[in-house]
Amino acid sequence: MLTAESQSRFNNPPIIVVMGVSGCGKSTVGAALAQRRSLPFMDADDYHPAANVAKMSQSIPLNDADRWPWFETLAKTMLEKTKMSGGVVCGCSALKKSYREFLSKQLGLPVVYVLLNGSRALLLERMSARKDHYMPVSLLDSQLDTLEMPDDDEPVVIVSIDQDLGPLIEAVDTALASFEF
Ligand SMILES: Nc1ncnc2c1ncn2[C@@H]1O[C@H](COP(=O)(O)OP(=O)(O)OP(=O)(O)O)[C@@H](O)[C@H]1O
Ligand SMILES: O=C(O)[C@H](O)[C@@H](O)[C@H](O)[C@H](O)CO
Repeated sequence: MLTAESQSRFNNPPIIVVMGVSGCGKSTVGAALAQRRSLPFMDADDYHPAANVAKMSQSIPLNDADRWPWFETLAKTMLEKTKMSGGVVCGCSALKKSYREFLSKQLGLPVVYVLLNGSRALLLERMSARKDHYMPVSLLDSQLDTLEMPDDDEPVVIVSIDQDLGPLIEAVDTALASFEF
């Protein structure tokens, strides 16, 4: 549990959401970042209701009504993991500003976002190379249309995915250095 003693080690517990559109590397980068920081990793995809997965599998984009209950579950789970382990890394699309604000508000703690940013061509290439994933390549354009790039006032760092995983994790770590965890 997050005791007063363990809490005092941090100005804020590290609550990091690795975000972006499908295929940008949220699961891959998020898991590696969590391992590097000895934090638990949770993949938001694992918390989708079956109906959401069924929709995406049929190439139907999710809408707000599909996503809000999912974000409620995510916020609850992120808070539980933070209390247990002193922080958490979550891989989650978090495409809209309202979704990002909701997570921070629900947790009652600052959430820092890492946006994995890449060109449509590179995302298409990575999604196409991936096997056994329910998310069809045909949904990439709706993901890109839905993504709201962060405003200057948001706690978001942006990292290019056009680099190998090693340097990419280093870049994420460097970008996060300005946040006091
Ligand atoms: N920096 C990288 N260089 C090369 N390949 C990468 C890199 N990052 C991720 N990949 C590969 O790209 C594909 C997409 O990555 P990943 O599944 O982590 O993305 P995602 O954002 O979690 O996707 P989704 O939201 O659709 O589940 C995977 O096959 C992964 O191995
Ligand atoms: O908000 C969304 O539209 C979803 O989270 C998607 O981003 C998928 O779950 C993910 O990309 C799986 O491939």
